Parts: sequence; C-alpha cells; structure tokens
Amino acid sequence: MAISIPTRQLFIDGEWREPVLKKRIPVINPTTEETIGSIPAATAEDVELAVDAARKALARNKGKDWSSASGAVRAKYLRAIAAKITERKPELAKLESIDCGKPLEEAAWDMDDVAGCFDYYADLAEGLDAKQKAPVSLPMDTFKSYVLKEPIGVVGLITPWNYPLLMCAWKVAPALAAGCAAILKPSELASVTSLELAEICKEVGLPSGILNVLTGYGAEAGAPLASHPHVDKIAFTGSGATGSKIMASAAQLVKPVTMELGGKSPIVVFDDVDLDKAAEWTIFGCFWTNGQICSATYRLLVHENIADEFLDKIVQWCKNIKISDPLEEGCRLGPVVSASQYEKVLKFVSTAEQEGAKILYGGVRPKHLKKGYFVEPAIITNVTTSMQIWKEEVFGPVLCVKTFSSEDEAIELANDTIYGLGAAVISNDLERCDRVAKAFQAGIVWINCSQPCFTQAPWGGVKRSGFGRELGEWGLDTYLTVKQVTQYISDEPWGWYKSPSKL
Ligand SMILES: NC(=O)c1ccc[n+]([C@@H]2O[C@H](COP(=O)([O-])OP(=O)(O)OC[C@H]3O[C@@H](n4cnc5c(N)ncnc54)[C@H](O)[C@@H]3O)[C@@H](O)[C@H]2O)c1
Ligand SMILES: NCCCC=O
Ligand code: NA
Repeated sequence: MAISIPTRQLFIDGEWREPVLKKRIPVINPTTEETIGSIPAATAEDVELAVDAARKALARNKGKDWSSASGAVRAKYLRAIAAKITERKPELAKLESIDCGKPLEEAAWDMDDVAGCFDYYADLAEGLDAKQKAPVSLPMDTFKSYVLKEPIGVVGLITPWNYPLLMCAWKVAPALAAGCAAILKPSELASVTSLELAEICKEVGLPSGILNVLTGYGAEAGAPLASHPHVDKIAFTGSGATGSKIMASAAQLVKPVTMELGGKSPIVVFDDVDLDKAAEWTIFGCFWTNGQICSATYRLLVHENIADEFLDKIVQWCKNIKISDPLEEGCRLGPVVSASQYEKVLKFVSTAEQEGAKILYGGVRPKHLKKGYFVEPAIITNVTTSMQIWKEEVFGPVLCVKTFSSEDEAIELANDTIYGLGAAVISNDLERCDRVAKAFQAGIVWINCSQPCFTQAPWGGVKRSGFGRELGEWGLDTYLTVKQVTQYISDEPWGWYKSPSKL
C-alpha cells in the first residue's frame, strides 16, 4: 500500500484550524531525504486559542461532560480511541516509519503499545470512581476526613520524536483518564501521527477542546505553552537543555512539571553468562529504535575475563543487523531522524577517535546506502571516563565499552554519570543481580534484558534524567490533585474562645 502524508491543520476546540500565521513545516523522509508533506506550525497566537478552548471545555456545564463526569464516561472515549488506533495500525505504522525512519515492524509494535496504553488508562479511569472519598483515619473522633482525587486542570504535553505517537499516548491517555483537558505539542521532527490521533478523537466524538494538538517548533509553540498562565501543569519528555528552559519558565508561575529527560544508561555483563544471549540483549539495548531511546544502554561494562570473546560476538551480531529502508521487510536499523541528528552522531564518533578511543565497528554510512541518514551501529572501545563518548548522550546507535574486574568496580562505573534513567545487569547469579539492581542509581532496572517496557510499570529517572513517573498508576496520579475534606462531627461547640452568649 503506497502511503502519503495527510494534509492537516492544527486541532483546536474539536476543529481543524489553519495556524493564525499560516506557517507550515516540511516533513522530510529520513530514508530518502525528500520532502514528503508538511505540518502546520503553531505560534503563540494558536496557543492562546487552544488554551482558551481547553479552559472552556473544562468549565462547560461545570465539567459534567468531562472533568466531573464519572471515570466510566471518560473510559468509553479512551477505549474508542484504542479501537481506532488498532483499526488503523498498518497505516499509522507506515506513516511513522516514513516520518522518523523507524523500522516498520517496530512502528507496528508501537501502535499496539499505543492502543494498549489507551485501554489501560480506560481501566484506571473506571477504577478512579471507586477510589473517591477514601477515608483518612484521624487521631480525634470529633473529626472525619476523606480524600478527593481531582483533575489538575489544563495540561500542556510536550513530546519528542523517537516514539512519536507512543510518547504522546503516555501523556494523553492518563491526562484524559484523570479528567484534564490537554494541549499536545509533539516534536516538529515527527508530528504526523499525532495529527492522526486528533482525527481519531474527532471521529470518536471526544468533547471539543478536551484534546488540542498544536504542531510546531519548540521555541514558537512549546515555549508559549510552557509559560502560559492558564496552563496548570507541563508534562515534558525531551532533552535536558529544553527541560531546564521549561522548568525556568514554569517556576515563574509555580507551575508543576514532570520531566522525562535523557540518559547514558549502563549495561553490566558478568563473566557467567551465555555469550550469545547477552550479546543480543546488549545490541538490542543500544541499537533498537535506531539507537534513539532515552533509556538505551549506551555504556557496556563487560567483565575482563570475557571481554575479547564478548566483543567478537557483538561484532558478529551487528553484522547481522539488516540496515535498510525501514519499510523493507526484516529491517532492524533505519536512518536516524534528521540531517542534524546524522551530523551529530558522526561528530560524536570522530571526537571519540580524536580523544584516543578505538572504533571497533561501524560508525560510518553503510556502503550499500547512498542516501538517507543511515549510520552503521558503532562499537567504541579504549574508552576512558573523561571522554565525551563516556559522558554525553549521543541519542544514536553508538555503544561505548569499558571492562571491569569486580562487582564493586562495575557498580562504580555504572553510576559514573550525571544521568539515572535506565540500567541493566546480565548474570546467571540472581542474588548478584538483586544486589546490583539495588546499587544502580536509576529509575528503571532490567535484569537479564534491556529495554522491554510495560504500560503497567512506572517509568522515569533520577539525577539529571528527570523526576516524576509516567505509566502505571503513577502516570495517572501525575494528572490528579489530592483534596482533603475534613468535617467536624461533634455536637459540642468547639470551645476555644469564650462564647459571647455566656457573658
Ligand atoms: N525519559 C524519557 O522517557 C525520554 C523519552 C524519549 C526521549 N527522551 C529524551 O529526549 C531527547 C530527544 O528528543 P528531542 O530531540 O525531541 O528533545 P528536545 O528537547 O529537542 O525536544 C522535545 C520537545 O520539546 C520541544 N521544545 C524545544 N524547545 C522548547 C522550548 N524552548 N520550550 C518548550 N518546548 C520546547 C520540541 O519542539 C519537542 O516537542 C533526548 O535527550 C532523549 O533522551 C527522553
Ligand atoms: N520503549 C519506550 C522508551 C521510551 C523512551 O525513549
Ligand atoms: Na520527519
């Protein structure tokens, strides 16, 4: 099936609207380097309209059709969205592949995860009704108290390009489940499927203004959203540099934020492992999604007893990775997302070499692909802890390697980073795995695997990888406020002041 990019406008108040300044951004296919369509470019003027629509949507009929409706009402919409995503899965997966270069089979897998995420938060929305008015036990029997969980209000959701629709789903599904109204600002590098999500919301009859989608550049659309006084919260996924800017502007208004930022996660391979199994997890941990995963295990720490043999194995496994047009069957590594990302990845490799590291494999354009932002998966050895390649996030298919001789040394090297998103340990000694899992400074730990991610389990980092958690019940809580309601139940007067009636 040939596919073309639908021409869409901004989605505001349940309608397609041309951006006020009528600007558009080209969509470039990273495989062909050709412009294959365009997306609308929102600016502060459109942010104003979307925020107004979202506020009115919450206020309409005092929220009875949304924010103060039962969770079961909202769950119906979430399930309908999930069903439409599943129905359109082949087309959405293709759109995502040509927009960001993700291998088609991975994009199809992502669409299942997107649908699963909407279904999961439908369940949690229903469960929310039963959790209302949870009693709080108090030390005085003259009072009783309960807790209401209420939507935080209008939320701004700002997302990156590596999992274009999935990163939107991780925010949109729980925000809607909680009863918020949202303005979604996806990445200008991969927004096509988020506009299709808007179309789906229109088709399922989501009340107007509850989800607004503003595509556009970060500085033009993201920044005015983050600093808008009528946006009650910002949930952000992206780079640390952008995260800091958003925090700074949100701080002016004491606006809550959640930050899902970058990483330079370690994978520690001990000398008691099956080398092939460990090699496959190592390359999956770093090269899946074209090496563009926030939690990718980009730093391999391998026990010195097996290092040479293990590196040979990894090189053999890498030679088997099919690098091709992401739409080709069996593709396992497509192009990186954009020309600037391509230049950035190659620069990291050349800087590593200049600093004295050895490029054991890859890190160059594959010979059989003359066009497109393709980089062969890179394995870099002879790395020291002062090198850029050890310290900074590449966000591309580049693995750097160090050896260790003891568990303590492995842990010290694993934690030698400003980041703390993911960490993986591979060993047949499960007690050791538990010890290492505890010692890792990270929000997500994998034992005998790297990267599998489930909607039910919390996702987020420590240190400069951010704060707050997405997914699971934690992902819903982030869009809810907690209100305590305390009642005086004694018939006796309070009796603190002298009563004037007794004077
Ligand atoms: N922790 C996670 O779950 C997770 C997931 C995916 C990606 N990431 C991180 O995201 C980064 C890559 O994504 P990216 O290149 O899209 O990041 P980015 O920070 O460049 O952009 C992220 C989003 O922020 C917007 N933006 C840019 N400047 C802005 C501003 N001044 N104000 C408001 N919004 C602005 C962008 O338009 C985009 O929508 C990597 O660091 C990666 O590790 C983290
Ligand atoms: N598998 C989803 C990972 C999201 C972060 O990049
Ligand atoms: Na694109």
